[in-house]
Amino acid sequence: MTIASVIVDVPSMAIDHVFDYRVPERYEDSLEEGMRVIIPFGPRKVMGFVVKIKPDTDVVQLKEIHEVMDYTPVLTKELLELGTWIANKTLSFQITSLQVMLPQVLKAKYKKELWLLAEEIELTEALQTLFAGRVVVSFEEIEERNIPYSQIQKAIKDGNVEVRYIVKSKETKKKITWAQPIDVLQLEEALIDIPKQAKKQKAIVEFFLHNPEPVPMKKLMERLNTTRSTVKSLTERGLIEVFEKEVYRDPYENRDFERTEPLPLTEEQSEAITPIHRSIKESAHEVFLLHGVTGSGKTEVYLQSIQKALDKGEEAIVLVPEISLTPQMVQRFKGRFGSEVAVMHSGLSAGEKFDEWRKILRKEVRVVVGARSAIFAPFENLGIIIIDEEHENSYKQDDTPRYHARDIAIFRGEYHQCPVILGSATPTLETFARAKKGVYQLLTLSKRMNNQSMPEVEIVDMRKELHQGNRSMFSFPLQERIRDRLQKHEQIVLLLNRRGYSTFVMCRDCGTTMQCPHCDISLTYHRKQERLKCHYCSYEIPMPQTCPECGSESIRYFGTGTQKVEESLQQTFPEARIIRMDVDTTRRKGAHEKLLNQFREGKADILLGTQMIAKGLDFNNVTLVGVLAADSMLYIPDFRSSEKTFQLLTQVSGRAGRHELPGEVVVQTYTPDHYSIEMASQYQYDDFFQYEMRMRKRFQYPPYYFLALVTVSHPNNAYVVQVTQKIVKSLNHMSMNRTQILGPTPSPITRIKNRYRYQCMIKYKNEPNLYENMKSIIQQYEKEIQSKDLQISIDFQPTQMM
Ligand SMILES: Nc1ncnc2c1ncn2[C@@H]1O[C@H](COP(=O)(O)OP(=O)(O)OP(=O)(O)O)[C@@H](O)[C@H]1O
Ligand SMILES: [Zn+2]
Ligand SMILES: [Zn+2]
Repeated sequence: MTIASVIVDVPSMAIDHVFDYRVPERYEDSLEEGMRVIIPFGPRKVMGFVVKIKPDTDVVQLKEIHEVMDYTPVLTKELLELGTWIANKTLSFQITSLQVMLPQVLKAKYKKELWLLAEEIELTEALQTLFAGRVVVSFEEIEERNIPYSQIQKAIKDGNVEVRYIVKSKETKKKITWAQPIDVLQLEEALIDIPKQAKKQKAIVEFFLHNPEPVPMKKLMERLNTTRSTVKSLTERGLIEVFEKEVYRDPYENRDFERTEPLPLTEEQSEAITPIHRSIKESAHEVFLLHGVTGSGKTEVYLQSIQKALDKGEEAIVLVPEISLTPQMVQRFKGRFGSEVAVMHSGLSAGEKFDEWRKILRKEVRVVVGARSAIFAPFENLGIIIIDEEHENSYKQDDTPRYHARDIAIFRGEYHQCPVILGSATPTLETFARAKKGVYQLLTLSKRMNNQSMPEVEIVDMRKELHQGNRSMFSFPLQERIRDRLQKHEQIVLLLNRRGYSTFVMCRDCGTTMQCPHCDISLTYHRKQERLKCHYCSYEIPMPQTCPECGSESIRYFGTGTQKVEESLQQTFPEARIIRMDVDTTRRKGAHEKLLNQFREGKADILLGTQMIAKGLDFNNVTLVGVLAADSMLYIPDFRSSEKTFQLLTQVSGRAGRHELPGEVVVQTYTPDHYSIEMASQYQYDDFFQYEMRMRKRFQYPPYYFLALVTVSHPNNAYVVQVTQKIVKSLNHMSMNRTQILGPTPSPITRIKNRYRYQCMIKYKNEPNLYENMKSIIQQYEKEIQSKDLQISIDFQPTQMM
């Protein structure tokens, strides 16, 4: 007997384990682990993943697999193991963890069809009218016509019809028609036989005599200016055959990628690459942190490391943040490795993504460049994994399963015994701390290419501007420089550092902000109650009418939209051509890229935008970068706000003066003395790291402590509070004595889509039973989760504290 253990597509705690099924004889030879099947589950038929095939089972009442969906496994053995690992680490369902590794197309709902196997005459009358000369009908039609279930059941039993499931993917394959000669010798003979006046036929035969290779029909017709019927007359004579072949939609097919050659490395680069090459050569898993200032040539190090892996016959995964996955970035990899490269990002349609994924599965490419989910590329012979800009938040998935791509990379690196490279000019504290401890190997690029200096940063104190009577958003020093660049026809990047919401309170006279005395984060303004609250520990005070420091009445909450800034910018500089880039102007597919191209081509003087303009851009003519409100990220209610500010300022400064022209940066702030602003302006990463580590230690945050964030949500506010309170109570009961349970508190975003949200934060050093405990807590609420629309989410090592 052959038994398959299956993870079924029913996301529920009670069902989150394998179920055994008997493999029908007809599938015994073909079924493999990692394939998807359709199985009976209760009264329904559901999809499932085969995770194990074995000779026997303890299960007495075995059901049988109904249908096998795949011809080849969609998940490798490694990815099946990884699925279990993710489920355990993130406390999510196994099915969810397996699904997350597959392209969208494979997750879509499958459609059912009824196929006729016998003569129509064998069927009941109702079924005969249903088929009416066809061989296949959809189940929707069957439902519409109300054909009795028993009749279909009998027809199936008699073997006259069959149910088939179609996966959407089959529809998304794109096919094109090709033509090719059957026998070249025949062509030569034919050339003599073809009548003189059949010029077009002659032309085709001649063409194939010179190029006896298959060509796309379309190309052939265009080239020889013929029609389908001409080709048809040749196929009828048995000279040429026409066939269909699947093509991949290549999103970059109309672009030419200029081939690039490896650059001779600088001394620093070759010093950095030596241990990476060694690790590849020796097939030794090691994690490297490539800490290189902006413009230091990290990418060239990646490229030559990948080359090494390819030379060894192995494969490479490169992760870059979604937002930096520009054609410029793609060019760097396609330029070096050509058609060996698959690209995966959210700008592709589901079909395009599926095509790229299948290229990997079929081993038609050996390098994948992509955003977070590309970490699941089904390679089986990985030689290197690279995560560029490792500090980016987008590497953490903010929905279940809440995995971090870095952890997956390290899992896979260990599995394949290959190096993992984390690259950044501003690594996260966690990563840098590990590098300092020797857990990761630190590689440093301290200089820009050609020893160019980092652009000079001037900090402008906006309180002084106010006192000098400048009420506009642009300080005098910034205005002066903008005018200068406009005159010289050089370009300007302006960053309006604004998150989707900004709710902190600040005195515009003296720069004082209201902070929680216990948690070192900003208090959040709640307009309705006119109160300020801490989202970590539930400390709160009434909104002050005057500044507690200087008594000024200019204390208010902070934030301006990009559109308003654009208007005001245009008023101040009527002659300037401005491109605004924010969520509104980049919503449409391709808009992001289009705007950047316009700017690159010099069609605008000023690029004004949010965070999305800060990273990875490499423009020749940009000599001025302005940061309009450096403070707004500093005071988001998140213990990482200083770190994020430091990273953003460093990254955006790195956009200026990357080439011949020297660059300058102006940072506007109400708190010029804040350490993250000061140190970023001097490019003092090490000093910042040390200072920030002390703060983290004092307030007990990562990397000294681990965090877990529990968020409860439901349409009824009182119910949410009650559940969160109970959870806090149970946690307090269960946990070790150095663990702190903070909360319940309202989440920073208190309501999303009419659901109230409360949270509780767990700070822990050593809590070996935390996963088990959390699991049992959720189990207690399983009923409410299934039937009452309650949601409880747990985020281990959260990166967003929303
Ligand atoms: N060995 C080399 N010789 C000459 N030019 C090089 C070399 N290595 C890199 N470059 C060039 O230096 C420039 C900056 O390199 P790159 O963009 O890779 O820096 P980076 O470290 O990735 O910067 P960022 O963190 O800002 O993205 C690029 O134009 C690149 O082509
Ligand atoms: Zn004040
Ligand atoms: Zn607090």
